[in-house]
Amino acid sequence: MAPEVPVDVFKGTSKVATALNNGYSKGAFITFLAGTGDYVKGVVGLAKGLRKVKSAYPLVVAMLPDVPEEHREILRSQGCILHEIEPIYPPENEVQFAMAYYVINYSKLRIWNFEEYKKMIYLDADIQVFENIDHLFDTPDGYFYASMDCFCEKTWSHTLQFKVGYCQQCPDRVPWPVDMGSPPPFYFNAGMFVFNPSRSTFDKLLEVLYATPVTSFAEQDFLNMFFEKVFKPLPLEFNLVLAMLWRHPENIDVEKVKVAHYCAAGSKPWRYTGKEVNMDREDIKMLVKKWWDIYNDESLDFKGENPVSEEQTFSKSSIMASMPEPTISYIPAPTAA
Ligand SMILES: O=c1ccn([C@@H]2O[C@H](COP(=O)(O)OP(=O)(O)O[C@H]3O[C@H](CO)[C@H](O)[C@H](O)[C@H]3O)[C@@H](O)[C@H]2O)c(=O)[nH]1
Ligand SMILES: O[C@H]1[C@H](O)[C@@H](O)[C@H](O)[C@@H](O)[C@H]1O
Repeated sequence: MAPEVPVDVFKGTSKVATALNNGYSKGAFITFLAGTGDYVKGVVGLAKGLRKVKSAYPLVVAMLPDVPEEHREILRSQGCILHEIEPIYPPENEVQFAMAYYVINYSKLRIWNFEEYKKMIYLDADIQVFENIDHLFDTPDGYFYASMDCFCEKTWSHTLQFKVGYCQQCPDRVPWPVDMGSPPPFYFNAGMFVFNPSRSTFDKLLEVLYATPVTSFAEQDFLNMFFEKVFKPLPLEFNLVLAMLWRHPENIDVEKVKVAHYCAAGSKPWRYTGKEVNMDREDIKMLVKKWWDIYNDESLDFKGENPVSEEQTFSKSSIMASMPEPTISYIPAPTAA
């Protein structure tokens, strides 16, 4: 049984537009940026996409100290609110159990510190919005909202689901074997989620992180475990994991997609060549083109005053302070990603 979904808040327009006149204290979108590479393009695309759909909320960028000044300047000029955060690493003796280029994503946990916002919608930099989703700020507080993932791609080959051939997107196609007990809990993709920032939740996250074995999908696995009891699934159109298009086309209408997540190998629009497997599909080409149309649209450039820079570095929590400085550095995402 899927957790109960408050369906009404997933439709229609936002009731809170007026609340925005009070400033940004109620809510904000937030993304994460690390490194000197090309993910900054994703953030620019996202900022312009949010403007195109006339979102009333700002885009905050939680960025690591290694984001170069010229990239910060581009983001400021696109109206983003920049916050510098310190990286979070899993314990050093555990780090090898996560996929190398996902390790840096543990740093995302710092976004729970942004208590100046009552509610936030996290979006990966490789996400684009095609419709206004401001009404998600109206969802009841205290839950973790995200869309369910798919287990059919090779990236999941380490999981029991993949080995059995079971996917939560089509639980009847290959049922979960009776002799293996209950099917695994629902699993969301952590590229898009709605949450309430809270320092006490952040402290708990770190405490549990350091007592939990590290697994392949890094913070995504961890967040699934941590928020299992308060997870409410969002309809898939709020986070189209691209593999859904060829794995479960019956579950998705690409025309109705509000949020696309370019997470399949070879699908990042700013690296797209069309050569990787599944990348020459018409629906993928259409989605990549839509991203570029937004990115190249000068009318969507930020025209206002640069937002007051709110950059700050969060001080280490007591747990982090007790951790040795990691000797590892993170591995940037491969260019084929
Ligand atoms: O060099 C990098 C790598 C990553 N990122 C940021 O981290 C996000 C996640 O990285 P990818 O987009 O490369 O990864 P996927 O979409 O394949 O990742 C999925 O699995 C990850 C597991 O760690 C995370 O949960 C992520 O949110 C989820 O969408 C990026 O969008 C971007 O916001 C950077 O800024 N620079
Ligand atoms: O949750 C995962 C993750 O986002 C991967 O990076 C992506 O390639 C997979 O398709 C998805 O299921």
